[in-house]
Amino acid sequence: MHILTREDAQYIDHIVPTAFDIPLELLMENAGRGLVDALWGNYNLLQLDENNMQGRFVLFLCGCGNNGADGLVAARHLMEQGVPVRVVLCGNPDKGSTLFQSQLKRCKVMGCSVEVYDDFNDWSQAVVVVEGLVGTGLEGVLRSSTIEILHDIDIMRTQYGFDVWAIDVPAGLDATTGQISEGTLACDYTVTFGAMKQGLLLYPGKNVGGVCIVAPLGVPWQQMIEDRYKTFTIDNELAELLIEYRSDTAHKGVNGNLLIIGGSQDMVGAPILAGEAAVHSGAGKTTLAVPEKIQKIVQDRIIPEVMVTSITDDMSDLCHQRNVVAIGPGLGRTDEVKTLVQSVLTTCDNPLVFDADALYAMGHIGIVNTDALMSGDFNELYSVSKSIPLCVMTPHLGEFSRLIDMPVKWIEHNYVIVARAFAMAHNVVLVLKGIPSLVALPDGTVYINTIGNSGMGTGGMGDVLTGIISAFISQGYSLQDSAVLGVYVHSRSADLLSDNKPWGYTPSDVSLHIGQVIGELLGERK
Ligand SMILES: NC(=O)C1=CN([C@@H]2O[C@H](COP(=O)(O)OP(=O)(O)OC[C@H]3O[C@@H](n4cnc5c(N)ncnc54)[C@H](O)[C@@H]3O)[C@@H](O)[C@H]2O)[C@@H](O)CC1
Ligand SMILES: [K+]
Repeated sequence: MHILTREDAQYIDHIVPTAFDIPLELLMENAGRGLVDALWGNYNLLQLDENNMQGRFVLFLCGCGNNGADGLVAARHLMEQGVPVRVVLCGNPDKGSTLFQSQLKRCKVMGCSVEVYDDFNDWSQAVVVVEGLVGTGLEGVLRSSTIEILHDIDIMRTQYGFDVWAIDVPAGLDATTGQISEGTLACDYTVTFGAMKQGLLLYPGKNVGGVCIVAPLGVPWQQMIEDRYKTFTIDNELAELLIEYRSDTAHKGVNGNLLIIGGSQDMVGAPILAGEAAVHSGAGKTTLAVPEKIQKIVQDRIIPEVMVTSITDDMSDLCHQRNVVAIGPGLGRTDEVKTLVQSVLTTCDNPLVFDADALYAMGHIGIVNTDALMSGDFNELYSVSKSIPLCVMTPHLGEFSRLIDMPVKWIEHNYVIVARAFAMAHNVVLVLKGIPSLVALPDGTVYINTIGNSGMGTGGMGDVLTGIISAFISQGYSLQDSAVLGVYVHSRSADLLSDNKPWGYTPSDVSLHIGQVIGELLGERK
């Protein structure tokens, strides 16, 4: 599913009327109608006319931009359908947008009750409150007058128990970054237009959107954003498209030969988890290379399907016999590891997956130009200081922070844009393991994971993900498809487990459910 940023939405707003001779008003009409449909989907609004609900109404709080104008359209349609509505204007209507002015006129002509916020004090009769104060047109942080209104809504909903619906995005949410301004209200529902807004999928924005419903705009906006950077959700629909049936004649020789290099005296479990996950994900042959000192322990503990060998000074022969090499889980942070990673980087020409300590060993590999971010010059945002061959890199935020030499907080605020810049500049597939995880591709496409749960916050989950992604590569999937499918399968498996046990399930449990997830994906297509 497509994801739109604030800039995309503003671009659509500007380009669709020009390119197709479709007035913005039509998009707005569809948006308002979509909001009405969503309300009907959740409430029997005609009950408002029955005796026991006498005097009750749907309350629209409208700002004076096009977000408020969407609310006016919805109010007009509901009125025509016999649903009692009241519109309360917040701000100076004389300074409203052109479309706001014309929608307001239409509402008034229909006899809709329109009043100003300072005169309104009838919260007890509101059954639903629809917030159209500000949407993608938010500038800077919320003004104090808007914060006060949002605060009033919050107090009143505690007292009277009505649901709060946001139009497009909750007021105060940055539709691109997911950052929220002081005073932003956590809504029960958000009806967003055209496609999911990126800010509703990123934290803390994800916490304030409530149930998000996408209302179509009814115009061909997808064609208009072909040349812009694309962002999609990782979800069941995408995973079903990517997964392939195995041919009936597939044997271990065609399902890949995978090498995982990892482990150290203090971290024996990490390579075991990665290796076992690879087997459960269908890799034909899986070999672990671990330090000689722990080879025996690993052999004794791992499932017999995984072969175990030892790391040597020259890994080139071991690597060359494989069709994918993953390096990093549990290797430790010694100088020998740096030498080992460097030698794999220079001698190994197989598809590579770099994880955990292998990423740490690389040190800083690029420089962020924060001034470019301020000036909006995306091309200057990130520059490479150390080249990496085409590969999959799977850092968590701490590891990514070291790679690009920026604090985690900064990364969280600029999450998608910096992941995109990194993948493009290094020409790698980046799996950034945050909440939510992202996959960024060399062509600038970014996928945002929409599934998974907090039970996944356990040591060893990342090792399992490395095993899954590597196993998909070994079976012939491209690096990018393996990364996207890997993230899906990993999270979905954890979601199956969390149905019975919200947390406390283990990375090994996740591995054991991979087959069930793959079965679901294949089964749904039959
Ligand atoms: N992009 C599109 O294609 C479409 C957009 N539509 C709607 O249009 C909206 C965007 O409309 P606009 O660009 O007019 O902008 P908005 O209406 O989202 O925001 C502008 C209004 O918010 C106020 N405002 C701005 N910053 C503020 C702040 N920091 N604190 C308090 N108030 C602030 C302004 O004074 C103005 O009244 C979308 O969110 C969506 O609801 C829909 O009509 C459908 C089509
Ligand atoms: K809003």
